[in-house]
Amino acid sequence: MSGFSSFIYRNNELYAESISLQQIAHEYGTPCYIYSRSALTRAYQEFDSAFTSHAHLICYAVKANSNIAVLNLFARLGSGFDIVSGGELQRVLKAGGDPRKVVFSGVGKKIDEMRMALTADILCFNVESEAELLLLNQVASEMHKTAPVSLRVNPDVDAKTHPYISTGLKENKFGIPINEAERLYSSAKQFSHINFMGLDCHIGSQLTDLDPFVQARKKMFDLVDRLEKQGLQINHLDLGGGLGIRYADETPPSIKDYVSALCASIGQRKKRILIEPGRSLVGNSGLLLTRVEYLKHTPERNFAIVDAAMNDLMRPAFYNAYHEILPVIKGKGTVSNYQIVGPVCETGDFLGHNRKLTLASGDLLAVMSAGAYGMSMSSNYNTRPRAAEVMVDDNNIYLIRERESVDQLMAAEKILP
Ligand SMILES: Cc1ncc(COP(=O)(O)O)c(C=O)c1O
Ligand SMILES: N[C@@H](CCCC[NH3+])C(=O)O
Repeated sequence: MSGFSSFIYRNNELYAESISLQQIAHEYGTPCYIYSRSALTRAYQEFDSAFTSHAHLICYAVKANSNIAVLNLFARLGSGFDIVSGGELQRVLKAGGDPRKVVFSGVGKKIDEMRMALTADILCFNVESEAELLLLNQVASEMHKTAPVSLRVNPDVDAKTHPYISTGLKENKFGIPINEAERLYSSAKQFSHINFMGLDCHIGSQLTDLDPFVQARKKMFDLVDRLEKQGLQINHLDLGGGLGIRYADETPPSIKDYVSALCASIGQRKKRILIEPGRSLVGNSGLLLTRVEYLKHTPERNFAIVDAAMNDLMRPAFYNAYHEILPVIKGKGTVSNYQIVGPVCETGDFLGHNRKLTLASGDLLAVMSAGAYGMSMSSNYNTRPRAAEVMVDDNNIYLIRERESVDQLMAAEKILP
């Protein structure tokens, strides 16, 4: 456990702030996502203060955890938002977020989503291709509006992370190659309904090394300089998200060092810096609470079959990602080597392999660092209703999303006449 965790053992029992996880399981059942308000707040404030006096906007990447209570909390702290769909925009608006602090990323924006974002008067579209720019110009023209745009540049930097979440290499689908971005920016006049206001990049997620961020930042600063030499004006520079967190023994840079590295050598470039952190704001502020249903011992393996599964937390199955798994009550018996698996009918349905634990059926386990890309990537596979979500705030527990019912899952489906 690290970072902003508010999850701590007291007398061998795991608590979320001052609330016992046993109590949460008793009141809300399992599986259940639990977030800590103070951990979320501290993470945001650490980013905010790391900028010192430099003009900046933190645009929380909604995809990491899109519960509207989480969005509302960040909105109240002054955060902006990085969205990738019309659905995420609707969430931000419902959560009370300020559309003037919203940037819209993503390679496949649809016309309806463009219209929705133009109507909401968002801060900026992060445009990822020439085709998208042409379409946005046309949509804005039809609406008699001007679309504010940053070109998302692909800086061709190796983020040294899992290949599925590396986005800044030239072979990735994201962004526009630097020289093409320069050409598009220089031909700004032909886009009568576009206001080119910024540049953007995002090189990947769960980066544990500063060097790729520094390489990308240098390439972006050089591009700003070249464009400004041509008399073009850049108001802001969006350097994306991607700062990693500690899941196991990673040693990601601190938020302070990361922000300093982004702002280093900014010199006379008086640009507002935008960032789009997701995981580093929410990852270690949440856990997934699950109960052991059965223990199964075979000659080869010990399985602990729990009531959370790959549909609740996809990261282990999808990326072979590691999440620490802690007993809610530290047991005193013999330690065994367990495969922690869910009830879903896939061999890939596991939450952790080879975990040394003392377990009995009925025990509660906490899957740690599950605040980011946990609930937001969950599914209903095997017709499993999504888990409940609660937020602890000191002595209080708030249910921020009820457990789904199977009736809700079936509600949109129709039988043929
Ligand atoms: C465009 C964009 N911005 C921000 C993020 C957030 O990244 P992270 O959660 O790694 O901070 C992502 C996801 O990688 C993204 O695709
Ligand atoms: N879903 C990924 C992060 C992807 C970031 C989105 N661009 C994860 O769970 O680690």
